[in-house]
Amino acid sequence: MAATPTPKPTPNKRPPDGSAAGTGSDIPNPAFAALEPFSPVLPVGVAYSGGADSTALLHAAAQRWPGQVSAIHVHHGLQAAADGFERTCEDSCTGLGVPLQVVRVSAGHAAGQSPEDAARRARYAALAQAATSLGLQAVMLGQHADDQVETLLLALSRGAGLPGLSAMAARFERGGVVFHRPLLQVPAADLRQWLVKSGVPFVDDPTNTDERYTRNRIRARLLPALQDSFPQFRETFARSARHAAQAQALLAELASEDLALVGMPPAIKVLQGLSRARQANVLRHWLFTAHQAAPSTAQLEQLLGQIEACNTRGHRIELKVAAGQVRRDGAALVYLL
Ligand SMILES: Nc1ncnc2c1ncn2[C@@H]1O[C@H](COP(=O)(O)OP(=O)(O)OP(=O)(O)O)[C@@H](O)[C@H]1O
Repeated sequence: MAATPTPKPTPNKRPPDGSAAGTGSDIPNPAFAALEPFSPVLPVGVAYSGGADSTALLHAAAQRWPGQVSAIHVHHGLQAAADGFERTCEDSCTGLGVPLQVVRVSAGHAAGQSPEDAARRARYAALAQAATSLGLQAVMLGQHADDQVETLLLALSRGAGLPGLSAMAARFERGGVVFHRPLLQVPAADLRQWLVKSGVPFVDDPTNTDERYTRNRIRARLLPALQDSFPQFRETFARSARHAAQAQALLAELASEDLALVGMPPAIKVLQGLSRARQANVLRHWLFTAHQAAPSTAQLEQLLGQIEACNTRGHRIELKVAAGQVRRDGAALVYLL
């Protein structure tokens, strides 16, 4: 990964209400209103793809905190269009008087991992690294209310549990950097309408309309149908996601307490004293925190069955979970790769 800093232009004078400077437009930028109650550690970074949402976010941030915002663009090299994205980012940043850091990554994907997932992971790692090298403690991302609904529907389509149904967090930490998603309550159409009416340029990623991707099918087909039947779906779905996140936080607390009780590695006799639901919760927590292993629903069910049946000294437990195996070792369970 190599960082290519562009020259630092001087900040522009900008109107106070979120409208776009120099465009003759007086429409307020909805991203600016979303930033009003928000106070990240300054100076702050904006993860800037050149797409509609992060463009609206960058304009709003540059106006809200003049001279205190840096843009970071990750050049993926995944698409032929990547050079074009970079050029658009450079032009916009020069116009806005915002320094731009371009980071190049080439994300290969491991067997069983989707290229999009590999690219996303590489992107967050690159953003965190670039932010640290720029002395930024916080970076803002442009995901909006429609992205949140899509994420929730994707999770439902996979049969996800509470962590998936929690959808995207408004704040999380990675690589020592705090990431914020201040636009999670702003509808996509409001951002796009402001950009178009204000004549602010942005890049339309051609892969965003490719309906071979589930997310794009959700966007193109399900969201319009939801809009027809449940016009409040953005708010109500987001509320459900927040309920799920809250419930998940409680389960995580309970899992930590139960893990302290059953011990590491978990003692089978103590596990058997817990309800089946608590066993499942603490085992998932143990496997993930200690071994980064996520059991499938079927694997966990089998493991619970074997624990229940483990009543004699010679009873064996041996079950494949993720890339390794859960086994009985005397009075406890162990995970072996
Ligand atoms: N190449 C990139 N460089 C920097 N940040 C990025 C990049 N791609 C995505 N991001 C950040 O992650 C957020 C979500 O990514 P996503 O892929 O949904 O957006 P996008 O459609 O590429 O761009 P946008 O959200 O700006 O329209 C973006 O809003 C942006 O903040």
